[in-house]
Amino acid sequence: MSSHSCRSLYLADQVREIDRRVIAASAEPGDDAAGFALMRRAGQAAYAELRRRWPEARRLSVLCGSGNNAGDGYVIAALAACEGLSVQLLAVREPEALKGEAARAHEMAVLAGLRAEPWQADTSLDGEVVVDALLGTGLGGEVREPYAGVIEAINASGRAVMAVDIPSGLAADSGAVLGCAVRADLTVTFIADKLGLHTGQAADQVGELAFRDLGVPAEAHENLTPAAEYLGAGIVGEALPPRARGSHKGDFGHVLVVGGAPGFGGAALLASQTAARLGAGKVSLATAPEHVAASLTRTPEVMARGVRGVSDARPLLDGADVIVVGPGLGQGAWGQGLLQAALEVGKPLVVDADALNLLVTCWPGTRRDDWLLTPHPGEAGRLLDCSGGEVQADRLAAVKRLQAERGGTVILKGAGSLVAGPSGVGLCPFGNPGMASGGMGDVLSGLLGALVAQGLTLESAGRVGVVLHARAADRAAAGQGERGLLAGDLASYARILANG
Ligand SMILES: NC(=O)C1=CN([C@@H]2O[C@H](COP(=O)(O)OP(=O)(O)OC[C@H]3O[C@@H](n4cnc5c(N)ncnc54)[C@H](O)[C@@H]3O)[C@@H](O)[C@H]2O)[C@@H](O)CC1
Ligand SMILES: [K+]
Repeated sequence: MSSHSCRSLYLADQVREIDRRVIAASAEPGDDAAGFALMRRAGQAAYAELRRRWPEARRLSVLCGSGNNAGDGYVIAALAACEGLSVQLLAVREPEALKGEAARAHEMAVLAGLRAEPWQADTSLDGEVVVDALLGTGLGGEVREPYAGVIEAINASGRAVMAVDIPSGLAADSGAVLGCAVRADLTVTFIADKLGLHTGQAADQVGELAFRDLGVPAEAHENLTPAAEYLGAGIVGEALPPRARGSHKGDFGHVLVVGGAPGFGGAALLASQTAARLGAGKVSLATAPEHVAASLTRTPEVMARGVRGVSDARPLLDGADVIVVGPGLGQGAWGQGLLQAALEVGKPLVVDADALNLLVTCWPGTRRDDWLLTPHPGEAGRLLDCSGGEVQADRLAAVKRLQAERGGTVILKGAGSLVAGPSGVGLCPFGNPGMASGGMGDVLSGLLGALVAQGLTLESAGRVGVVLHARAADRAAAGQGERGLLAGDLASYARILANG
C-alpha cells in the first residue's frame, strides 16, 4: 500500500530507540547538545501549533513534570515569554531535580525571565491555554500523586488544553487511561506517531492531533517494525478500481450469508443486503424458513432460501465463492450444524457473532489461513479466555495473540478498529460513537463478504472493509447526527465511497 494511504504507528520503546539513534548520529558520546537540539525542535513545533490553533491567546499556563516531557514544556514557556506572552509556569517537581536536556530547557526558561512556581493544590490555572507537559512516553503504571490531582485540576479548569506529545495519563502503547488522563483539545506529537494516540480510550483524550516528525531522517526508523499501519481513506480506491466495461456478474463473485436462526432474522438480512449493495455479483442467504419472505420483500436481489438443516444448505455452500457465517446464527444445534458444514466446505470464510462464540465452545483449537474473524472486545475476550476489559486494556496485544492462535485475519472491532493479518496490523482511524448500535457488525460482515467476492484477499478486505464501514458511518452521521444512526443507513454511503 502507498505511503500516501498509510502512516506508521510506533510503541514508546521504539520512539525512544529512534530518539537515541538521532542523538547518537549527531553528537559526541556524553554530549547532551544533540538531545537538547531535538527537544528545542519539539518545543518549537508545539509552540507553532499552539499559535496556529489559538492565535489570539495572550496568557498561557504551562505545567511541567519531571522528565523530558517537562523539558518540552520549558522550551514552550521560554518561546512564549520571548514573544511577549504572559506565562504562568508551574512545576509539579522542583526544576533543580531535572537532568540533561530537560535541565537545559529549564535554564532556557529562566533566561527568558521566567521562574517556575511549585504546583499547590489550590493553584488556579489562569492561562487562556493550558499546556500539559507533565507526563509523556515515560509514563509507567497508574498515575501517582501529585500528578493525578494536577490532571483532575486541568480537566476541571474549563480552559483550552494543548498536550505535549501525548495527553498525560494516556498510555502511549495501548491508549488506556491509566487512572486519569488529560482531556486535550490539541495534541502535538513528535518524531514518530504513537499507537496509543489512536486506539483504546484515545479518542476521548487527544482532541485534534498534529504530528511533527522534527525532520528525523528515515534511517532512524530502519529495522523497526511499526506496531501498526494507520489505514488511510485512500486504500478504498486503490483496492476497488473502476470496473471494466465488459464485466458480468460472474466476475464479482457469489457471497453466501449463513445465519438467522428461528427468531433472529434481522442480522442475516442486514448482512446479505449489504453484500449486495457493496458490489457482490450474486448474494444468497441461507436462513430459517420463517425469514425468507421478509428478505424477499426487502431485497429481492438476494436469493433467500429457507434451510431446516445442513442438507438443505449443501448446494448453497457448494455454489458460493465466500461464506459469511454467524449473523443471528444462534448457538443451538441448527447453527452449530451449519457452521460445521461451512468450515468443511473449504471456501474463504467471514466469521462473526454467534459463529465466534461457537468457535470457543466447539472448535477451541482450530486455526486456518482462509478465514477472517470479526470479534468485538467481548467476543475477543471469550476467544482468548479473558474479559472484554482486559482486551480493551491492550487491544494490540489481544488482536495479535488472536491472529497468532487462530490464523487468517482478525478484526478487533471498537473505536480504532485493528486488523491483524499476515503482513502486520492496520488501524482504522475513522468512525464515531453512532456506530455503538445493534446491527453494525452484521453490516460489516456483509461488506467484507462482498469485498472478498470481488477478489480482495481476506487481509485486504479486512483493511478496506473497516475503513469503508467507518467512513460510511462518518458520512451518515455528518448529515443527521451520531445519535440514532442505524446500521441499515450505512450501505448507501459505503456504496458511494466504494465507487470513488
Ligand atoms: N531527547 C529526547 O529524548 C526527546 C524527548 N522528548 C520528550 O520526552 C518525553 C519522554 O521523556 P521521559 O522519558 O523523560 O519521560 P516523561 O517526561 O514522559 O516522564 C518521566 C517522568 O514521569 C515520572 N512518572 C513515570 N510514571 C509515572 C506515574 N505513573 N505517575 C507519576 N509519575 C510518573 C517519572 O518519575 C519521570 O520523572 C516524550 O514524551 C517527549 O515529550 C522530546 O523532547 C523529543 C526529544
Ligand atoms: K503530556
